[in-house]
Amino acid sequence: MHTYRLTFDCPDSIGIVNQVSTLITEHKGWISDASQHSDDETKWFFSRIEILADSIDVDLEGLRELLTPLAESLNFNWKLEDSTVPKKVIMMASKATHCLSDLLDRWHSGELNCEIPCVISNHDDMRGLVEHYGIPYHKVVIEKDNKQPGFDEVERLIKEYQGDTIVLARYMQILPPTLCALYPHKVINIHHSFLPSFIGAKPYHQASIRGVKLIGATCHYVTEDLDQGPIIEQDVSRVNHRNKVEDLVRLGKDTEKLVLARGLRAHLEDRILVHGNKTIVF
Ligand SMILES: Nc1nc2c(c(=O)[nH]1)N[C@@H](CN(C=O)c1ccc(C(=O)N[C@@H](CCC(=O)O)C(=O)O)cc1)CN2
Repeated sequence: MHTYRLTFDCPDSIGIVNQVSTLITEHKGWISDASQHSDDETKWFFSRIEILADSIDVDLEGLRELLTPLAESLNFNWKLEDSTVPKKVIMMASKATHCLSDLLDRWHSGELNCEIPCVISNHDDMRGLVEHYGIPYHKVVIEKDNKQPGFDEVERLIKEYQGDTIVLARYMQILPPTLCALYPHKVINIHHSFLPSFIGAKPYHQASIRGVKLIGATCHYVTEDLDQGPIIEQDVSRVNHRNKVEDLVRLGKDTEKLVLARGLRAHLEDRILVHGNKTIVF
């Protein structure tokens, strides 16, 4: 279904929904889906509205012009997207194949509505897998003692392919602050623990030492603060004393794949609003 997706957040007050829906209705817009949340602690309001594109008497840019005065008067942080314009998702991975191969399969089957202009990795291990799908593969080595040239090349590639979303599918390098700043709330990572537990490298080893009874995975937006970005999606799976760390790694893969796919889908469908270091996922 072809819709225009309006997402916004603003200081809460009475009549916001009425003013927005009245404007849409005055232009014959049919609201096919509407979600909102009023946060009584922060006195902040969040909304996502889908409008049937064929119903309203203006195009996307016309609707943007109509909404601008209201958005300014109500201090909106807002986006207006066309559901038929796929996001350009640059995938990044290192050596672990499960998350990337799962996303490629979901994309190839049409489950994920996006374009994948290229895959970037710091290793060659997944070239065959990626090129099987006809997707360009770029190996960009990140030198341990001189990382910036590698990340400069990563940035160049993202711009060359006009990527608007970057997915770290078990990409095991910490992105520099400059790259994080260029793509706020557009870089999505899968961390293989139930954050905030076990931040950093080798979380399953940390979990095994701790003797946990649950392992988990967390999909979050990437910030310069390692594994501290706004959480999008999480899930857990049960483990026990018989499980060695290799078992945690094996059992955790299914949770990682599911959590990353759910988180990316929410992003692709413009269902995520970020406020501070938290998300509202409609
Ligand atoms: N700026 C950010 N970059 C990355 C984040 C993030 O939240 N902010 N998440 C990580 C993913 N990650 C765990 O999920 C993670 C990856 C890598 C490391 C790490 O210590 N890497 C070493 C190099 C390891 C190697 O060479 O194999 C390093 O970068 O020095 C910790 C956690 C992705 N990036």
